[in-house]
Amino acid sequence: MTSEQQLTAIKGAKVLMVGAGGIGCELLKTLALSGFQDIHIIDMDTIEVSNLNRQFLFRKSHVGQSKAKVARDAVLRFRPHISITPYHANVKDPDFKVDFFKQFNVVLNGLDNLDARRHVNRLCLAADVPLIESGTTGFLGQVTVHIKGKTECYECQPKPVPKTYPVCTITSTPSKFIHCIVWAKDLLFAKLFGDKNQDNDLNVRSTDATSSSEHAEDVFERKKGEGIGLYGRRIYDHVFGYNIEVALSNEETWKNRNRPRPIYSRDVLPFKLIQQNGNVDKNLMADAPSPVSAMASLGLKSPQDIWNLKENSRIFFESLKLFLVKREKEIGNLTFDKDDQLAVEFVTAAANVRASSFGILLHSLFEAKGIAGNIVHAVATTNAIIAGLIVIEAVKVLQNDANSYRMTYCLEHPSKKMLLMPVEPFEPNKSCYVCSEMPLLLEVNTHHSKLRDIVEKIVKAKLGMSCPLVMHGSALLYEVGDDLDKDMVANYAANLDKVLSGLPSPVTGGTILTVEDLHQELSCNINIKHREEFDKEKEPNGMVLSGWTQSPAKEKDDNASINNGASASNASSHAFSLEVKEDSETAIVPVATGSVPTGKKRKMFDISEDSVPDLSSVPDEVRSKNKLEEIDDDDGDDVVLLDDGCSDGVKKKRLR
Ligand SMILES: Nc1ncnc2c1ncn2[C@@H]1O[C@H](COP(=O)(O)OP(=O)(O)OP(=O)(O)O)[C@@H](O)[C@H]1O
Ligand SMILES: [Zn+2]
Repeated sequence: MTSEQQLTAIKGAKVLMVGAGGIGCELLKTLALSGFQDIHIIDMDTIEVSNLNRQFLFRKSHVGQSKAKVARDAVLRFRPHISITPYHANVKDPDFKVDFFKQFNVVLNGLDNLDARRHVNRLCLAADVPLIESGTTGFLGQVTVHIKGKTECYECQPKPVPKTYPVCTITSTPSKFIHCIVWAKDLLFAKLFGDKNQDNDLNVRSTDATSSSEHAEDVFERKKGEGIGLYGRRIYDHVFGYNIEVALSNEETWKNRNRPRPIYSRDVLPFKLIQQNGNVDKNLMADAPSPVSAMASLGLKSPQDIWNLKENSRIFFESLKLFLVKREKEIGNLTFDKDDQLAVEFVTAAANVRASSFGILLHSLFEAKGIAGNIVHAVATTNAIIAGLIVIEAVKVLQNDANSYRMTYCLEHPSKKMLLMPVEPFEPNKSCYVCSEMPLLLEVNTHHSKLRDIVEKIVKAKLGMSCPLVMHGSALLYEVGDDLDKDMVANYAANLDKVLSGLPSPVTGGTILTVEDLHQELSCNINIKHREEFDKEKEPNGMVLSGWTQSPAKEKDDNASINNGASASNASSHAFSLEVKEDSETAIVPVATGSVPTGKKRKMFDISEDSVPDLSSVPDEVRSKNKLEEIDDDDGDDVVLLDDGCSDGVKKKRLR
């Protein structure tokens, strides 16, 4: 029941919702039904068919229209007298400056990506407006409250980085289906259909001393006049047969592993069958409607079926043929896309043939697509629960009821019949470069690295600044903006290509650089430390950024590389990463308030008796006792091992 006071606070409030997707639709409905009367919504997207199963304010007839506008219209139908202002725009647009944010009493995020979340966090800090942040991944979800100077900001805790795999696991010693998917998607698909000039480790194997990369490169080129059937067979025999034989020749590798089995096309499909495979005809196909599908062509209907080796091989040849015949023009420019049916068919088949060779369980196209596309299916109920919790926290914030603020986590497995875990918010992290102005430390070889490296790899990629300005003392080294004159633009462009020590105002060990983003009203200092040598494998950028990410527990923590934002840069170029899915509502781990890559399964355990039912009374214990365990299952799902990251040794003060 809403009290009189609460109703007054609700009625007088002006709120901004960012995101009108899965969480956003639920949130707008709940806000309207709770009595909110002045709601602004920003969403940059238009409605897609795939949104309709859970974004219930939208209908099929709305496909292609602005989410923000359609959501407004849908809610006005049952709450005609309230004011809803939609903006079909990117929240990062310069229109939404600090002054825009200042007009709101509270900002409510229903976003699906780190970049936008960080941007809103910074603007809320600059405008001193409370932010309620949220996320869901399948059955998991969380709502967190961020009040400037009182609680942690969204960026006080570093976010986990995507899981990466060593290159040799992918190229030589896969042991899980996910390894085969990464191989098929990032190596084979990229090699055959992607940019030919891109680095590709397909033939780089620690075990492979015998075949030169030139030899291997030639294999992927289609020879003049070579028939598609022959070409397909050559590729198949090379990657599933010859390459495996070469790998097998290194006995050391297989001492403690199961030896893979080379697979040659002749043993699976007679050449005649390869040539007759499918009903595709070059002339017919040229007029056929898109999208083309190898499954359709071969009469395989169910994406849930697990194909055998022969069926996978047929799909392999058929999808390769369809790419060459039907989508010839795209070859050289393709990157894997989970919504590209033919690409998914090719990757599923190639991954399954490889899995078969390595004795790994085969998977259906449906499962393979989920793994390759990093898909965790959204659960509408989770979004509804999270939206309800956002409104509960918003009402507390509007009443300034700081003692009652809770960060609430929606768990997958109830513990003691509890599905929701409330935790008191924490004080701001004193070493957070975003809200506590703590300087960062950058180790870099100032004679080798260029200003461009710092701008692109550190300021933009790591610090999330999109309109950066770099200063050394009062000397401006770089800035962007529409109002710059030609000379300045040329000057800054020239600076980008200079090594740090060769800049007009030389940057050397001991220099303090100031970097700013005027749109985000964020400024921070970076202490430069000159370092001669970097580990090419572990520090491929030739730079190491540290500062706010470091805490004693995290250094001890085996999983620091996952929780530690700084080490994201260290994700070696010689490792494959399963990208964080940025298009889900992304849940955050209860304990570290870091967004977790979707496609991850997490399991709660060891919630102690004294932490239930009132978990909020013992947040430190909760943080240390509730661990997220890696489930190293064989169904190919990628999993993150996440510990609390702030257990022993890290003192975090509860908000009082
Ligand atoms: N920078 C941004 N500015 C404005 N809106 C954004 C921005 N980034 C993301 N959004 C919006 O946040 C919403 C997130 O919703 P949701 O997670 O349900 O994603 P979706 O794109 O609707 O669904 P799916 O990814 O599953 O297809 C989307 O509607 C998206 O347009
Ligand atoms: Zn912070």
